[in-house]
Amino acid sequence: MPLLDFQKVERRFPVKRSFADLLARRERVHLHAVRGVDLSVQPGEILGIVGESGCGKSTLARIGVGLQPSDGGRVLFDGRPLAGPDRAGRLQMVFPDPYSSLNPRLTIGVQLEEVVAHYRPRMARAERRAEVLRVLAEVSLVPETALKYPHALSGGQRQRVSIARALCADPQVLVADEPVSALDASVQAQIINLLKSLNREKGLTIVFISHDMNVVRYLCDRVAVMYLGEIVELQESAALFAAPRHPYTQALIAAVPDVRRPQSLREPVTGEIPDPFSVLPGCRFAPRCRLAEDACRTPQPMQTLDGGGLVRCWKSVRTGA
Ligand SMILES: Nc1ncnc2c1ncn2[C@@H]1O[C@H](COP(=O)(O)OP(=O)(O)OP(=O)(O)O)[C@@H](O)[C@H]1O
Repeated sequence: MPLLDFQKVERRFPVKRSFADLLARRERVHLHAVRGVDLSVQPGEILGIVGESGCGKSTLARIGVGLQPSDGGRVLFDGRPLAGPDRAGRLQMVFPDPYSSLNPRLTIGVQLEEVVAHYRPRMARAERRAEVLRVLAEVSLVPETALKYPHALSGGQRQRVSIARALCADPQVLVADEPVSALDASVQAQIINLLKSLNREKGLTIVFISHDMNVVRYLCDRVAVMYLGEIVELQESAALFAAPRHPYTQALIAAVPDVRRPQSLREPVTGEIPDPFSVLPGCRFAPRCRLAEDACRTPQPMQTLDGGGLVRCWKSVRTGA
């Protein structure tokens, strides 16, 4: 059974009407940020969600931990519908900017102890503090970090602290939203390795949101590719990078510099990200797709690939394009 199961999840945001909308008497405008997403996260895996800015990754992540409601479909956690943030703390989120999610006026130790106390209220104070030191060690921070304030730490140390804070709730699933995008490359690698070791050693299930294909390739067991609110491809990571099937996935991979890649996969995605308000009857990537033809203007169901992967493109299934 999946640990976290998104079933036909929808999210629309009402958008303020502009003068032009008012003059044209257009009704309330909605931005359809997440469109009928089906996605299951298996216990113990690292699942990557990739896609360009604005495709709905963060919205899906927030819905997945109960920080935001969906307005269609549902999310099951361990087989039960999720309604709001999980009180037991089994679903935790790590944000892109650790500085903004830490309290500048409290020491790290006090902040972490608050989390332990919140989720495990019966634990005695001494035990709570020992737990904080144990979690700091788990994220490779020295015990003295407990006495420091956030401003006294480096960016990488702060991101370790925000991972530690999530771990203080003793979660089963960690949803990490672009956790390394604000860090230098060398520090990024350390945080990625930390996430990998938490997964391998503790069996922590991780949903990793990113636009960086290299990081996703290194870290994730499976990868879901999102485009304008929809999942367009889902495969085991090795299969996805060896033989991406959706033209959008191919273009994303082509945008990563790699001289060993066959010529056919070196054409990066072109054109602007289309207007998320526009309503297209068929494939939403078609306006930017080099292979698009008339049949792509009709709704595209998800197709199952031989190896068990999924792709939302009739053409790539028929022709192996
Ligand atoms: N609270 C909100 N109100 C209105 N629109 C929103 C809101 N949150 C997100 N959106 C819109 O929904 C779409 C998806 O946003 P989301 O942040 O989920 O995308 P993303 O893929 O995570 O992008 P990024 O990588 O830039 O964070 C975007 O067009 C965004 O502008």
